[in-house]
Amino acid sequence: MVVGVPKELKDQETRVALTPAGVKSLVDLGHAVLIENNAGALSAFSNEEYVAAGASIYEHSAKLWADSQMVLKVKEPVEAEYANFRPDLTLFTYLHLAPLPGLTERLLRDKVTGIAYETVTGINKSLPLLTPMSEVAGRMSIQVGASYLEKGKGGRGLLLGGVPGVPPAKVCILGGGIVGTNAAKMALGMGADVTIVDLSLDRLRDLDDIFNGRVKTLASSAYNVSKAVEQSELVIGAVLIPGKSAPRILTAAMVKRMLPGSVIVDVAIDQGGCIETARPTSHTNPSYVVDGVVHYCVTNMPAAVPNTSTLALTNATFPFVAMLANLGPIPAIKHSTGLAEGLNTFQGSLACEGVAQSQGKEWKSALELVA
Ligand SMILES: NC(=O)C1=CN([C@@H]2O[C@H](COP(=O)(O)OP(=O)(O)OC[C@H]3O[C@@H](n4cnc5c(N)ncnc54)[C@H](O)[C@@H]3O)[C@@H](O)[C@H]2O)C=CC1
Ligand SMILES: CC(=O)C(=O)O
Repeated sequence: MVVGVPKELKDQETRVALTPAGVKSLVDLGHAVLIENNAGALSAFSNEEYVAAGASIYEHSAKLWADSQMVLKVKEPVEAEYANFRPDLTLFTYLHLAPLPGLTERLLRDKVTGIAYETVTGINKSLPLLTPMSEVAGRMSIQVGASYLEKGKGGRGLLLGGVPGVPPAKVCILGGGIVGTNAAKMALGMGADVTIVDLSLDRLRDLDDIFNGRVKTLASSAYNVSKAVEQSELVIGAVLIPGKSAPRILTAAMVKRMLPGSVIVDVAIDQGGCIETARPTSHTNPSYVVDGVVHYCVTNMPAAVPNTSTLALTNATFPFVAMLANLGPIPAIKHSTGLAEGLNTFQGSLACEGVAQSQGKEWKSALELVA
């Protein structure tokens, strides 16, 4: 198969979908790999390393897309990339279609086989291609939040861990999955007072065990969320219902009652955000203020640390890339239930229930579509 890797176009998206190590493995398996000029440069991978691993460097993005049977990306295509869509193209990347009806329509219209990293499943319904970036973003959310709590960044002027004689800041984490757990680790490490809110009591039990009682756990309800965030200086949004737009469990009225200068980091913004006042921001303009509360809602947080993030992401994606290249997309989807869950669009039909429900559209299961 011919596999192409364009340079990312999203604002300050510095990651790349394949490393030189991945190129070498694909070439050893008999595939051809096309890399756009400097696609890996911001992740510290040079053209020379890709060429040494067996890739061909392409100067022009449009030609790379046209010559590739499967395109690997990191983030959802931006409008400038839509012209490259065509029916015999397989696109393997984060898609986040639930809050993006325009992109969904275009993938359906152009009959692209769109496989989304974020809905590929593993054992026990885990999300193996979302997990590494959730680990990065969860850890980052606390360092970002701590920085925005500083006075010079518009925050309340708090040190997360406090000092002897002055209490630490209160951190409330909405959603105790991968982002939430990693945020809690960092926040506890910095000495903060941490509360985690989740709908799943089993998850809260696990968190109580993992952190040995050092975090407070709270069952998710409008009442509990409202109470917890009113008393917190830093709120992390980390709620997910796979494939769907995130439920907005923190309302605008609740944000109004938060302390002036407190900070919200809505990591779930890539799925539309779990906080009513959140709107997508970029690394160029990451924050804004609503009712005195600083909001940071960057949709591609791991792009701030591209060397770590590219390695972590491609460690997880590569086995699926190899399966798609070796078997071809339809046999690979039939072979792997987890990959089948990743199929979002196929020959003009929607294949992801969560996206369909969020957009009020019809859908069919992947196995029905590829039968
Ligand atoms: N902005 C960015 O750059 C990045 C964003 N993300 C996003 O972060 C979000 C969270 O991802 P993960 O932690 O991996 O998901 P996860 O599935 O591991 O955790 C989500 C948690 O939300 C909980 N939940 C669901 N409904 C809830 C409700 N009503 N109230 C409270 N909790 C509820 C679930 O029980 C689960 O524990 C996703 O939208 C993901 O795409 C991930 C990485 C980077
Ligand atoms: C998961 C996601 O949104 C990201 O890594 O950018």
